[in-house]
Amino acid sequence: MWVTSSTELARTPTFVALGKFDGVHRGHQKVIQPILPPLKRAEDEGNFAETLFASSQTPHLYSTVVTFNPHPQEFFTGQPRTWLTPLDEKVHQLQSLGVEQLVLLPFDKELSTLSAEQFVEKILVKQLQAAQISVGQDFCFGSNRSGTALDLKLIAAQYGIPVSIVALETYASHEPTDSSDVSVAWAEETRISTSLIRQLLLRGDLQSANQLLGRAYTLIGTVIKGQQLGRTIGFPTANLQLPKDKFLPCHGVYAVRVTVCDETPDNPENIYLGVMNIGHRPTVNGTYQSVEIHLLDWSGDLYGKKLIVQLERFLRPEQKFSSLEALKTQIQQDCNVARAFFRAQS
Ligand SMILES: Cc1cc2nc3c(=O)[nH]c(=O)nc-3n(C[C@H](O)[C@H](O)[C@H](O)COP(=O)(O)O)c2cc1C
Ligand SMILES: Nc1ncnc2c1ncn2[C@@H]1O[C@H](COP(=O)(O)OP(=O)(O)O)[C@@H](O)[C@H]1O
Repeated sequence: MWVTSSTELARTPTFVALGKFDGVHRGHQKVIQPILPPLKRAEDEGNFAETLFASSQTPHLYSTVVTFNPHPQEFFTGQPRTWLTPLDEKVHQLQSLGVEQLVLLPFDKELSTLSAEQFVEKILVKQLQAAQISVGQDFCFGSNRSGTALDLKLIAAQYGIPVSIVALETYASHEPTDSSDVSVAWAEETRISTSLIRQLLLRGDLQSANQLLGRAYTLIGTVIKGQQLGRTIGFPTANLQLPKDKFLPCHGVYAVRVTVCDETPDNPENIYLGVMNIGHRPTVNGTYQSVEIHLLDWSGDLYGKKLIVQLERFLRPEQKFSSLEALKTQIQQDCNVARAFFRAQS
């Protein structure tokens, strides 16, 4: 996928999906779907005749996600914050959907003061040569967020550009289980949103969060050295360094699926099952938060490797054990529970 912060370097003409897309959740995927290359859509739908037609399409229209960097909220508050999908991961998720290009509009004073009309004319028409645009129903743009999705449709129509306004994706939830704030927001038909997914991840409801995402919540990081204690208790753990702006779910133990990205050309990547702990490791008086993964039935060297970790099941909260022996017994138990979970899935 081609990623650029300069509209001058963008490949044109384009099919554009506009938005912030933090999480690239099911609602975002629905907005992105109409701009995917016709070839990709025809293949997904198994339409052979359409596939042949699409592959002969000229000129090529680049399926392009246009978003803002920094996030407008960060620009206005000056406060850095965490994201479900920091930039590298957003690139990874968009690429796996089949998006060909990501344009990161530098959100600065100049961009923030463009009117809705100026934004369409300058960015979408002149620079990106948009032939079609897709946005969610709640999309706002232009200075003071004054332009709505309908305004975009009316302005773009003056240039002959069709705009798809995609209805907000909802999720039919299970019954509330308690009276916490989240359950109150958790009505029968809930709008899928980044903030709801964050709340679910914080309370350990990974199952619901994953349903809203349309895939498993993912961490992408590099393996660094820890205290080298894991190997002494029989459970070596790969300590993951994550982007500083990555949103972390609640502390505790998870069953995970891990892709080890390997530079060796004949062994591009391998997928393993594992258990992961996020927390301060109170049993060994840990002083900082760590994210560490033990791969089941595996041994080898992971230092320096990039791991893509998919969180499949929340197993239990982190605890302080009275001895390393008690912790070891519990980790063995966690491995058994994770194995049973993955067996039941296959
Ligand atoms: C599946 C799993 C569960 C864990 N659960 C806990 C826990 O409940 N409490 C805790 O203090 N540490 C827990 N840990 C972290 C261990 O304390 C840690 O792996 C050990 O101290 C080794 O750390 P090192 O990789 O820095 O050498 C867990 C680790 C794993 C892999
Ligand atoms: N099954 C496994 N799961 C995770 N890491 C493993 C495994 N087997 C070997 N390793 C290696 O051991 C390292 C972890 O050992 P550990 O003693 O916990 O040291 P550290 O504290 O540096 O993480 C990993 O980074 C990896 O290179």
